[in-house]
Amino acid sequence: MSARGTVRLPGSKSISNRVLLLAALAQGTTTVRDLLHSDDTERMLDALRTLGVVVESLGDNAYRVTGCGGNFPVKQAKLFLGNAGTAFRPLTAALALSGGSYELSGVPRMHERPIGDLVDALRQLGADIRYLGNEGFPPLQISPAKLVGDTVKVRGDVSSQFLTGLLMALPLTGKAVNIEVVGELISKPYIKITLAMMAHFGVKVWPWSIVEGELDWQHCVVPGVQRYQSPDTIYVEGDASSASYFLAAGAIGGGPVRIEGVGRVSVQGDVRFADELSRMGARIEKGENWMEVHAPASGKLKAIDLDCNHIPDAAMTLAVAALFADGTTRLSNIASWRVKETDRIAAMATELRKVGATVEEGADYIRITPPARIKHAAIDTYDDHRMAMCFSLAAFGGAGVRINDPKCVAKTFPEYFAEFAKVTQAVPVIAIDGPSASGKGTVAQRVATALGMHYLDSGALYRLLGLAAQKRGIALEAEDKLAELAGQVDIRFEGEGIWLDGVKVGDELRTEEAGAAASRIAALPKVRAALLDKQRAFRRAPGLVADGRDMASVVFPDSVLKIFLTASAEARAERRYKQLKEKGMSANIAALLQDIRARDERDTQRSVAPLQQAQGASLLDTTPLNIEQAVQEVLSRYRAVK
Ligand SMILES: O=C(O)C1=C[C@@H](OP(=O)(O)O)[C@@H](O)[C@H](O)C1
Ligand SMILES: C=C(OP(=O)(O)O)C(=O)O
Repeated sequence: MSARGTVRLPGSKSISNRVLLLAALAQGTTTVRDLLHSDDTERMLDALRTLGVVVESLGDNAYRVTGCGGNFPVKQAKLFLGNAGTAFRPLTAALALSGGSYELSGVPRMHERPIGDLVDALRQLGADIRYLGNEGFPPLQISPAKLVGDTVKVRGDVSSQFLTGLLMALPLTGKAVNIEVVGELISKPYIKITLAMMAHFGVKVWPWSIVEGELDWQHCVVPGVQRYQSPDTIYVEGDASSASYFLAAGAIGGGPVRIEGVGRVSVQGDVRFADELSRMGARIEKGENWMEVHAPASGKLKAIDLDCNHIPDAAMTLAVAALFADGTTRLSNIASWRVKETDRIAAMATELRKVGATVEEGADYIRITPPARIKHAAIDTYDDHRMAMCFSLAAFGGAGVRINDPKCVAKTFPEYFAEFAKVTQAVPVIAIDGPSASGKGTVAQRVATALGMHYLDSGALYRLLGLAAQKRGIALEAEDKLAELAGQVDIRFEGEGIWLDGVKVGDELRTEEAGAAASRIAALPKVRAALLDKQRAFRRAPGLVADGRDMASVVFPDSVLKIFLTASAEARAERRYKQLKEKGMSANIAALLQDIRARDERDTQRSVAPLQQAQGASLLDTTPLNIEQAVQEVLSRYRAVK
């Protein structure tokens, strides 16, 4: 599979839910444009409407929200907030300070996601919050309370959403409140999104909203005199976390892939994902509102060792991109993965192992060593949208991937798979079949070089298997054993070299003996079937030129160009004769011609995959052509179908 195309991103989840809540808390009417449509934003919209806030849809992802100036009209309600952290945490804080009685619940997993640090902070201000299930976790009962105090300590090392919730809600108290962050604050860029959105609605947090560059992240004050004011109209940026899947697709699948909706100028920390991907070798260009990615010039990503605390969501995409890297990738400082939609470190490790990776997991890190070849697997998604989106990338391995329960992407990106399908294409294959000594190997190799594509010499696979069988003492008629062997051997082509089970193979592959062994085992149906997957695994971006006998008919029936390359028996005998003479060997043209005719007869008459011009294949008779002319003819036929 390859990737190429343009994606218009849906709106940012983090910005959408913040803007909706701030617009509801503000004075005045706000028009929100490019809002994200997804489960998480639906939960926020439902909650606000239940609380009596007037929210009108204007069509085309635009909404008009009539603010209630911090005083929700409905004073008693039950709210179901699904698994939306960006709805649950900020609404808990806002409702705890708004003088009503509210019950907040979510899906079972939400009831396993911590909220104790936020509840502890709000209680310091006098908030009345009770746990309805387990201590420290939703569901919650919030009751009216008299607010006291002007200082709050909040832990910042489990989720930044507690601090975000607190910051957004504090202007409701009408008093200046000091915040002290306890423990190392994680996911800091999300606090920057919070500060930026609050500033749009007229509230500045001192000194964080004022100081440029690095902040201390330990103390701040939310001044008492400020009230949220509608900015009139606000535009939601495209989601930078959602962009990560497409950027990675371009980096793995060739590219160029362009994403529109977020770029160099963004409040979202996840735009940094693009920088980390370029450290892996991807070539990235950015504009104000777009990014475009190409695969590394070498075709392969580089492994990295990265502290991912600043990009907790997009880091999951790096974990799957690591399957395509040249070594072991380590992603660290990601303990928060364990308390999100699922235990993401455990889930990622389990599913990466299914596709063949070697994975080590620790309390707060994951180490991924890619397999030689990515295996087909059925991926479980644990009701985690990001697991589903990340693992779609495993399809670039060529063996296919099954994503169980793909609809879970609705949490933040309901149209994900449709968009993914639009920018991914099957890797083009040029199939060149033909009789022996027709020159198809040389032509195929040169066409591959001219187009920068990969090359598969399928005949070499049969010769290698024959060699492996002889080395292991397996008889050339033991069909079942040979088929089993075909599944086990590790065959690698790199440049001109060929490796069998990690050992470089030399001239022994080109001997008469290896040729004869290949021809015998190639007639066994189970062996041909067992080698199918191995041959198909060569189909990698940006394309493949494959030569053999059944490339167009059996192995790559969807090839974009199918050539049946042949020459008269006389011409082939003459070419072979010249070749042998050049090598200083003695040769007899009549005997060569007889050999070629006998081989043609055997090849066309055999019952399994007989040599014939496949349906849809075009004939290229090279009798009157030299190699260069034959290559040019294939290239011009390719240009015509491309
Ligand atoms: O504030 C936000 O919008 C978010 C903060 C992050 O959570 P943590 O702060 O829990 O890491 C992130 O993972 C989440 O998807 C969105
Ligand atoms: C952690 C995530 O979501 P939430 O906003 O529910 O925390 C996420 O989207 O990856």
